[in-house]
Amino acid sequence: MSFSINKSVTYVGKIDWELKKFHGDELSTHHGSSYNSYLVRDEKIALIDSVWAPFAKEFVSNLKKEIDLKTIDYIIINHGEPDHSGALPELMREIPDTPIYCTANAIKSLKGQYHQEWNFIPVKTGDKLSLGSKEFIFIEARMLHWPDTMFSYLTGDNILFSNDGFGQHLASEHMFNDLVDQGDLYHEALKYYANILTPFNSFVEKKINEILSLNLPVDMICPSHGVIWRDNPLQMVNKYMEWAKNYQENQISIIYDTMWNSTRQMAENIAAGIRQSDPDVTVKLFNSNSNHTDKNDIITEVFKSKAILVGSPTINKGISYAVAGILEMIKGLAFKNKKAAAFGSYGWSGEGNKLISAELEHGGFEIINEGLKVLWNPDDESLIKCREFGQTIGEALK
Ligand SMILES: Cc1cc2nc3c(=O)[nH]c(=O)nc-3n(C[C@H](O)[C@H](O)[C@H](O)COP(=O)(O)O)c2cc1C
Repeated sequence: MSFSINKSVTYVGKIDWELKKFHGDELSTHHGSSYNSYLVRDEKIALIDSVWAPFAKEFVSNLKKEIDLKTIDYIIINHGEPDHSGALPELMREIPDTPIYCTANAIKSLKGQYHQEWNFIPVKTGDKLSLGSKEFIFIEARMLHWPDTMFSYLTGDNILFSNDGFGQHLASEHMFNDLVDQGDLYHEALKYYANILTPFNSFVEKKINEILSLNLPVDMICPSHGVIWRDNPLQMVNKYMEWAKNYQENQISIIYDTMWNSTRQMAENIAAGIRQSDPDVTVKLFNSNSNHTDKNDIITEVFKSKAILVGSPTINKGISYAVAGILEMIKGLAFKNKKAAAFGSYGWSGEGNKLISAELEHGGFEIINEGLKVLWNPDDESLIKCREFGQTIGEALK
């Protein structure tokens, strides 16, 4: 698919309406996605990024309709991950000598994946590549979200090609931010940040400050997934600054699993207790079993929360696989400035709470208390204890 972004920049990427899982099964993409590639024509011609390998043939064939491949002077690869570089082998078979501008780390990641000695030209922050009347300025963006990432800024048109930064997994026939459902767009941008960029908060903040200090005018931000920010493009930059500062809303998320509904009843009564003590706080409940709630949607809610309560029945002296799975994801994302507590039902040995608290502590959460456990199915007295537990948590977090 191709369409004009302005007089000199043409979109030549792929909109993938079918994509529902990304990074294997690691990330859900309810709204599909797109792999954005851009052709920039001036006196010289540059291609920015490509698409994922399953679409390589389609990409090259569409590109041929747009331009004689031999007239492409430069290829710019902002990030070596296969969703952006996957069509390179197909493309480079046609134009094997065309120079590929990328970071030194991207040379490593591209060689590591494709085992090809293409004509790599390493670039660093501040390096420029002239197209004639305009030029690219390269800005390394290490750990946003791989060591190899960079942004490319196009003078004249004032476009920041930001690769995964400011991207969203969103397929749309309208690839501009002002033309899509604003709720979907905000949600997908937030979900992307929460699930991919959270561990790199400090890099995000530093990099944005660095870019802002360059005082480059930004008329458009063209990311590598989802829509192009042309209407008030800095709105996403400002959001990233907010999100990077260990973001939280006045929300408590209760995440649990249950086999026979005991832990679910605990969760619901804890929620009622929190609401009693603090009617202003948003309390949300999520059964972490994938039949009930998508794990990445849970992570997005954890991102928004000031505290999480995690509950599991004790199973074979351990915890449920669904709770263990979400705890592993939470740990890896290295959330900061959040509190947590554990709860759960048990039958005889009751190890669940200790295991959950240890994982959460390991993940950087401040543990509010030793948690609450209930023997077997909660009776009226136990349900009162759950509500009291909720009240204590609500009071502590006000
Ligand atoms: C397969 C299985 C293994 C269990 N293992 C333990 C255990 O090791 N220690 C324990 O205290 N309870 C154990 N239990 C008992 C549960 O923790 C208990 O039934 C609890 O009330 C279930 O909570 P739920 O209704 O939220 O699923 C086990 C239950 C099942 C079904």
